[in-house]
Amino acid sequence: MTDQNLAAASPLPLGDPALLAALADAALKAGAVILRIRKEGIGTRYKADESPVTAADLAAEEILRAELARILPGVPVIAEEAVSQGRGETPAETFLLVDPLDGTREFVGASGEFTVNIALVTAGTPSLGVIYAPAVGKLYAGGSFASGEARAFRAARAAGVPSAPESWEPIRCRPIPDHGLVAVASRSHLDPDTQELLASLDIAERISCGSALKFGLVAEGRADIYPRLSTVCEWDVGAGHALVRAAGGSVRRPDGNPLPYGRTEAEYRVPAFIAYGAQG
Ligand SMILES: Nc1ncnc2c1ncn2[C@@H]1O[C@H](COP(=O)(O)O)[C@@H](OP(=O)(O)O)[C@H]1O
Ligand SMILES: [Mg+2]
Repeated sequence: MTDQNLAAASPLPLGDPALLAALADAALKAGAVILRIRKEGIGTRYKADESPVTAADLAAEEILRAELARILPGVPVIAEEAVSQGRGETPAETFLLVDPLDGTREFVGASGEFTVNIALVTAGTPSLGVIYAPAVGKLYAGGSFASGEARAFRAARAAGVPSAPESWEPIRCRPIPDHGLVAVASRSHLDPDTQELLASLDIAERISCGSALKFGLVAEGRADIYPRLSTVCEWDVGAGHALVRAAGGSVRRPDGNPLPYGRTEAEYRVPAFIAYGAQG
């Protein structure tokens, strides 16, 4: 029996680091589908909230649903496109958050700053997260494991090619400096409140970036803070939250309280959050 068959026959325990690699492989497969559709030409339509959805979002979500059902059978999947079509599953103690194509605006434009995001949420907190940007070949993965260890990684990966975790490079947030912060913020959805907060901070450099790649910059110590004081959804944040936590940082509500997850009644909306590098 091959390793892949073995994994299919016996689902991995939730705290097993091999689960992170399996989720990364699912993201790499979805990334391959996204790049193929991008090459063929993008068919864009607009959802009720006027955000764009493409054939790539839908195809990537379909492949992720199949992969995740194989990797974690029976674990509910809360995925952006299913929820927007009223077909969302119900979150349980353990559930998955999936954004099949985060940064659709960047995808529809020329930028390669779009990602596949997968988060495993356990007991209300994102414990594993994978962010894969197929057009720029960047994979981020991180989480906390049953051993009590938390680890975060990055890797340069081609879409569709299975990932060897041995080749992943460990990453850490950098300690937030007292002066001259590096801040990262949305390229396409920068709101006035976030701009005001940024203006109030001692910032040496500001990076604009699309999608969950912003969390990768915090996790690898390239940025100290990623504030977002306008609404996003749990699938935009969960994977990055797990990654940044595993790298020694944090993601919280602006008042410092924990971010809640699995809020079906709020349609999974996250009104605001701030991601920080390593504090004190
Ligand atoms: N008003 C709003 N309500 C909910 N989510 C929003 C939003 N405005 C932006 N977003 C989310 O922010 C994501 C883009 O983030 P960024 O600006 O950092 O690239 C979008 O992801 P999708 O592209 O997956 O729809 C979208 O879900
Ligand atoms: Mg998104």
